[in-house]
Parts: sequence; C-alpha cells; structure tokens
Amino acid sequence: MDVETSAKGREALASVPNTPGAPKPDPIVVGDGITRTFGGLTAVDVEHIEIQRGVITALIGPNGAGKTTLFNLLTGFDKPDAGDWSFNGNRLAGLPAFKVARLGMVRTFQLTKVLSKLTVIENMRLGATGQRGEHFWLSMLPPLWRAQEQANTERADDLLRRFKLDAKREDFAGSLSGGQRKLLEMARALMVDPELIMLDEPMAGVNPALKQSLLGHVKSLREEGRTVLFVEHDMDMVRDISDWVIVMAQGKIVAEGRPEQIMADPAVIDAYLGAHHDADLSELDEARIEAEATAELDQEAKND
Ligand SMILES: Nc1ncnc2c1ncn2[C@@H]1O[C@H](COP(=O)(O)OP(=O)(O)OP(=O)(O)O)[C@@H](O)[C@H]1O
Repeated sequence: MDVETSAKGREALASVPNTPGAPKPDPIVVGDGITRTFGGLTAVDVEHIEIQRGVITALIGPNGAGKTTLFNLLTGFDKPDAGDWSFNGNRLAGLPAFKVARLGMVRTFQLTKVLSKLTVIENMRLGATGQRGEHFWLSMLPPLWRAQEQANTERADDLLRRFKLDAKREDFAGSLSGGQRKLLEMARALMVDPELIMLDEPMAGVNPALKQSLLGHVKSLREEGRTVLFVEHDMDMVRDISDWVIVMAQGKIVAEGRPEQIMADPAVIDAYLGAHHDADLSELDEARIEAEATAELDQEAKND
C-alpha cells in the first residue's frame, strides 16, 4: 500500500464510463444481483457493482435509498434474498461479519458502535479481532487476549496518537463527543489493518471544528493505499474528497461518475429532490406564489 497505488487508481478511473454498474480496471469489490426485501419493500436491488481499488468512492442517495442496507449486506451484518459478491476475488456471500473483517474489509456505523462503558483503549483492543457482537466481546474480556495484548496495545496507542485521542485513552467511550466517537470508530476499524474501509455517514453529528480533521484522516487512508467507500449526505464532503460517486435511489444504482459530473447531473438532482426543480415557473405558479406572498404581507400588516 503506497501513495503510488492511490494515484494510479484515480488515473485509471478516467477511462471508466458514467454508466450504473460500470466495470472498473482494478475492482476490489465486485457484486452481482444483490437483492434484499423487507416484507413487500425492495430495499436493495443492485444488478452489478464494482468498487475501484485505492480510491475514495462515495455512495449517495436520498433517505431510504438502500445505502446502509447494501453496506450491511456486503459486510455480513445482514443476509440478502439473492446475490453474490467478492472482495479481492474471495466470495463473501454467507460469511459472518468478523470473518469479512479479518479478510480486510471493515465498516463503521451511522450510529457509532463504540462501547460506552469501556474505556477508549479497551474499545481499541477489541477492534483487533475483527467485528463481532457486543456480548461476544464482553464474554472474551481479559483471559483470552493476554498473549496478543502487548502488540495490540502498541498498535492501538499509535492509532490513538494519530487520531489525537491519546489524551482520552483512559476515559469511558461514553464520555466522548459525537465527533470523537466517529474518530474512535475509525481508529478501531484500523486495528485489523484493513484494505477496504467502509464509513457510514462519517460526518453525521460531527461539529464543524472536527469535520476538517476527519476529512484529513479519510484522505490519509487513501494516501496509505487503502480503499475507502463511504455513505454521506454532506455534499461538501462528497465533492471535496471522493474520486468516484455512486448514486442509489429506491434500491438501485441510478448513476455513477466523477463528483463534478454527478453533482451537475439533473437525474441525480431529481433523485434527491424528487422534482424537476429547474423547470420554469408556469404563469399559474407565479400567480399563486404572488397571491400567497400578498396574503402573508396583509396578515403581517394586520398583526402590527
Ligand atoms: N430492518 C429493517 N426492517 C424493515 N425495513 C427496513 C429495515 N432496514 C431498512 N429498511 C427499509 O429499507 C429501505 C432502505 O433503508 P436504508 O437504511 O438502507 O436506506 P439508506 O439509503 O441508508 O437511508 P438513510 O440515508 O436515511 O440512512 C428503507 O425503506 C428502510 O425503511
């Protein structure tokens, strides 16, 4: 993993067509026919998806588009109705999340899953074994880890310094701010030295002061040659750091491309706003708006 890998990855995307499910020159993830329904609702219906290695890909789309469900499926936190996908050529369908993590593909959560009653350093040590349920972690607390503990602690301390959380080392994770929890979750995910890190809404609940530092951390993951896939509603972040953008709506991939192209695509703007907002106002609309404005002004005048 090095800087060269990521520069090459971005260069390679220059020749990728802007079509949903477009093949990539060096995909780290390839998925086919992935569907997930909840009762009568089809949450995910992805015909084909490829994620290019060594770059930052943003997954965007309106609320309920199926982004988190797709994350859950790819990382073994949920099971699809149908579908097949691979990571580095290894088929993953059916593998539990902790095995997926050990293969080098980890994710963070929209609502962070740091364990609030454990300290920051304890949370980090737990990250070393991949991702399992909270009860599993608690059941294997001290005895089983001792052998690996020192190496893990050193790695954890390095990461805490990098994420500027070293001063919080002994604090309960529950006392951290929303942004610090996001940083802790990212740092914890790096304990297994993943090749692909998937971030679910890394900016949600993060105050403006921490946003810049979080952006810097995500960019540095790419500089190390890691692949980043993130779900985000914050369009400034998408524009600022992504090399490629995939758009989902109603479970499907509806567009893909470089950020500047995607942001200017009327189909994407429609998917978000659900309306042709750029259409000219009809005379009727104008008359209606004018009438409403006049009525409001009248009302204000009466209240004065
Ligand atoms: N466990 C579940 N049971 C029933 N319906 C679900 C479940 N999980 C997700 N859904 C539904 O599936 C659809 C896709 O949801 P999902 O959370 O994947 O969307 P999203 O694109 O991540 O949205 P957001 O941007 O709001 O996080 C939604 O209609 C949601 O209500």
